Amino acid sequence: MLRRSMEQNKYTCLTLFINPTQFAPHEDLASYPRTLDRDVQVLEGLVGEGYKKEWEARYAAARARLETPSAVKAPETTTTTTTTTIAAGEPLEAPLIVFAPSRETMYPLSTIPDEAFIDETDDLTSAAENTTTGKAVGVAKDGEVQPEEEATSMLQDTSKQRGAFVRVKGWGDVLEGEARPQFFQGVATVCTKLFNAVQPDHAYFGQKDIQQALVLKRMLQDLLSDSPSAENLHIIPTTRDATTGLALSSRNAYLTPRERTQYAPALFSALGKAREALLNGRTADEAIKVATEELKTTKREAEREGVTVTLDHVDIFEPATFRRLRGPLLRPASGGGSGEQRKAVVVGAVWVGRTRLIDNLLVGWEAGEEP
Ligand SMILES: Nc1ncnc2c1ncn2[C@@H]1O[C@H](COP(=O)(O)OP(=O)(O)OP(=O)(O)O)[C@@H](O)[C@H]1O
Ligand SMILES: CC(C)(CO)[C@@H](O)C(=O)[O-]
Ligand code: BAL
Repeated sequence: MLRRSMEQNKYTCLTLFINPTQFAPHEDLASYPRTLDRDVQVLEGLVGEGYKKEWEARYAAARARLETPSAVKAPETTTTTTTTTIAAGEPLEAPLIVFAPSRETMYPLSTIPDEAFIDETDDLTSAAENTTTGKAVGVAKDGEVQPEEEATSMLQDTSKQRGAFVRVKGWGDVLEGEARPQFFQGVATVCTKLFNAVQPDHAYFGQKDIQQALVLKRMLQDLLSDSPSAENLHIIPTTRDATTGLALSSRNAYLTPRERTQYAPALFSALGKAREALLNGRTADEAIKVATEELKTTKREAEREGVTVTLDHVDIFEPATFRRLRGPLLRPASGGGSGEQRKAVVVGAVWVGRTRLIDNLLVGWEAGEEP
């Protein structure tokens, strides 16, 4: 995604933020891999040595000016120093900027303790009164700040979330949205904030999370966004392990070596069989059955080795409408059909040990095309 953006645009902004609101309280937010230092090293490699030296020299010069008393102070910002420097009027022309905002920046209300929202006492000195309920709302008492752990757990608990959230109804509620009911609201919300902060002309998302990319495209269209526009949200094909076909994913780090080589690749292989069945004229229902049977076989093999493999779902849907498909891809010309092949997405999710993996294959279209 980064290479594509850097090839096609003068400036690229990479956002790096682990978003609590898309993880349910029972999910893996706490253990989710956080590799900022390593990520930055990889990014520096992408930017290239020649450029880096120039950047460092210009950065040091700008920094020195900022530190002299007469320098215009940069506005308070939680973005990286690179951005601070730019805000101080020292354009660095960096081809790549990392925007790694804090939780407080992304969710300002999460700094306010829960008790400050509803105050049952009569002490309204530090809180505004809600005229409907008579209860005090929304103002923290004298600088009281929510501890990190509580702030995060409030953000994860949908009944305690406060402030603006974005929901893409229907599209975010099916398929992966059934398995993770708060996921797409968290994703749509955080991406709206990131898009507002960065105002990108183009945005790049991975095909591995296909429903996420399509839900976001829908959101941009419905909200009349032009930074980016829905057409400028680009879906980049899934990168896979060259030997097994396993889709690369941060969560693969949870897999044991045996799970990774022997059982995790079964998802990709099962989806491939479903796609083949569809292309051979079988119905979507039959194709789902083919993939399910394959995964059941893996489940039995894994059980014999003491590994738990649990099928979450396999499904087939139409990318433009999110309708689940049940019949054949080819609508017969006789009998009212158009005779055209429909576009489809074959999706699946499976647990291998403690790791939940997702993957998908496209049929009748490619990631670079409009769905
Ligand atoms: N194998 C992949 N091929 C293409 N894009 C990918 C791949 N894995 C992740 N992406 C994309 O990278 C972006 C960042 O994803 P994220 O940081 O959540 O990592 P991830 O590896 O998808 O994590 P997870 O383990 O949660 O699925 C998303 O747009 C995602 O679709
Ligand atoms: C879209 C996203 C950045 C929202 O946090 C995340 O779900 C991801 O990286 O796939
Ligand atoms: N791939 C986005 C992170 C998540 O699954 O929550």
